[in-house]
Amino acid sequence: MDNPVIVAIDGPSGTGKSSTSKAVAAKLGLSYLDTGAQYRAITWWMLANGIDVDDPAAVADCAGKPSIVSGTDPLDPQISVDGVDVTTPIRSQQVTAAVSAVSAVPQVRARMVETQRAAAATAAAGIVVEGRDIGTTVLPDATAKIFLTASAEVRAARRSTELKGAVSLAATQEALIRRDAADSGRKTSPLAKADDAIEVDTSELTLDQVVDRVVALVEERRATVR
Ligand SMILES: Nc1ncnc2c1ncn2[C@@H]1O[C@H](COP(=O)(O)OP(=O)(O)OP(=O)(O)O)[C@@H](O)[C@H]1O
Ligand SMILES: Nc1ccn([C@@H]2O[C@H](COP(=O)(O)O)[C@@H](O)[C@H]2O)c(=O)n1
Repeated sequence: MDNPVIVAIDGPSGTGKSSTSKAVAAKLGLSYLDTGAQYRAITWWMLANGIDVDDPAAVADCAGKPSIVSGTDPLDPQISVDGVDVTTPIRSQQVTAAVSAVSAVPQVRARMVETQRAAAATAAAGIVVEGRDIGTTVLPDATAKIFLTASAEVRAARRSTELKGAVSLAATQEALIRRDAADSGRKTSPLAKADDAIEVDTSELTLDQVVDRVVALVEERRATVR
């Protein structure tokens, strides 16, 4: 039997990580883990419990409290906190604005990285894991590492379409840039491209083209390590 294939997909906000990762996992018959959803879930819990997310000590103190369960089905990715399905609420503007502060706290990251490695270790056929530090920190021995990029203008336009114009294009772009700066600038496992990751600029590609390219890269890497 083939070894499980581990695919790490990282990149800044709105580059297409989730859309690409789900489609690649479905095509290759792999599990899927959205690590951003896990950081959003713990942030949702902090906000729901009145924790000051700008106080790293307060966040660190309760980092171990919520029980977070992540689904790994690429066709129906779900996430719950203490038994509550938070798949939709973790996408709120309030959570998006607070998540970088929570995810910068080392105690939060230590806990998440442990569950992420456990998910990868138990995925029978293999898994696609998407995030910011998967190739550099969580799964440095992944079979294939992809780093997705796209211009800030393209990313903001895509996000704006998704939000159906509820927020202005300029405000959307500013928020993306601010979140990327916070995620890249933190001390503990910042957003970064692993030295051995392959960069794919998605600015001029359709989602299908990105998926085909990533599937081809994974198959190539799989053939060399078989
Ligand atoms: N190649 C593409 N062409 C056009 N639209 C795309 C492409 N890839 C993704 N999108 C769209 O861009 C938006 C952002 O994509 P997605 O949520 O997959 O990005 P992400 O990197 O996971 O974002 P985040 O880090 O903020 O969670 C979605 O509306 C998605 O449908
Ligand atoms: N490996 C990761 C993944 C995510 N984060 C943090 O979570 C935020 C939300 O991620 P999305 O992919 O859902 O947008 C992101 O801005 C990071 O702060 C992380 O730190 N590490």
